[in-house]
Amino acid sequence: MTRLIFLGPPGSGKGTQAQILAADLNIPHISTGDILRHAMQEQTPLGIKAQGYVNRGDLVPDQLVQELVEERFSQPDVKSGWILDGFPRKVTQAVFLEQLLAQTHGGEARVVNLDAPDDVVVSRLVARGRKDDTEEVIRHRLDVYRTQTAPLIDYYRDRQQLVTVNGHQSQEAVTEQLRHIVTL
Ligand SMILES: Nc1ncnc2c1ncn2[C@@H]1O[C@H](COP(=O)(O)OP(=O)(O)OP(=O)(O)O)[C@@H](O)[C@H]1O
Ligand SMILES: Nc1ncnc2c1ncn2[C@@H]1O[C@H](COP(=O)(O)O)[C@@H](O)[C@H]1O
Repeated sequence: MTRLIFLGPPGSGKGTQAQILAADLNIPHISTGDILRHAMQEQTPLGIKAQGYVNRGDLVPDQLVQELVEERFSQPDVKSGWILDGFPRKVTQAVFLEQLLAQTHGGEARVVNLDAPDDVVVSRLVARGRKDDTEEVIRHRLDVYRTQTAPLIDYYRDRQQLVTVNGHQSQEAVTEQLRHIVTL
């Protein structure tokens, strides 16, 4: 069964690769960013609370994002496996996820650290053009990634769950490596 977490800086290709693999494997692609943007579009209570943080490139408070993850993991389709993209983004969230998976017999995940240099991700994101893809917000998201999310690399390496993949290759080359990893 595939249970995969994508780590990596904004623009490293997590969403692109997660979508391809999830379709291949017929398992859900769970993107906390997509769920938050949908909630913002619909102006749900969650979307209204999250929008200031998302638009500034700050992390949404743990409680909000953890509630949405807990709700998503209560749905039956996660029983056949899943790919998480954008969660966890802090050690506190990783601890929460471990407890959630233990409670739901969700099993241990493998973690792909998809890496790419800053100049590459900045130019990809400026071209992508999401509302939070202005150069100023991208630079802030990169700072947030370095200070709050990158510590998860050591966290998962220490737990022997981590594999690093070079995201600065063609999309096809990255997909091929990931397909190999999920068959291991
Ligand atoms: N290997 C690649 N080579 C070139 N461009 C890529 C590659 N992978 C993804 N892209 C493009 O880079 C942009 C960012 O990719 P994607 O949205 O998958 O990144 P992400 O890691 O999910 O970013 P974020 O965390 O900001 O949501 C997209 O426009 C995507 O089409
Ligand atoms: N796990 C998360 N914790 C806090 N904030 C999050 C989390 N996942 C997404 N966010 C917010 O949404 C935007 C966009 O996320 P992408 O994964 O880049 O789509 C992010 O900047 C946070 O504000």
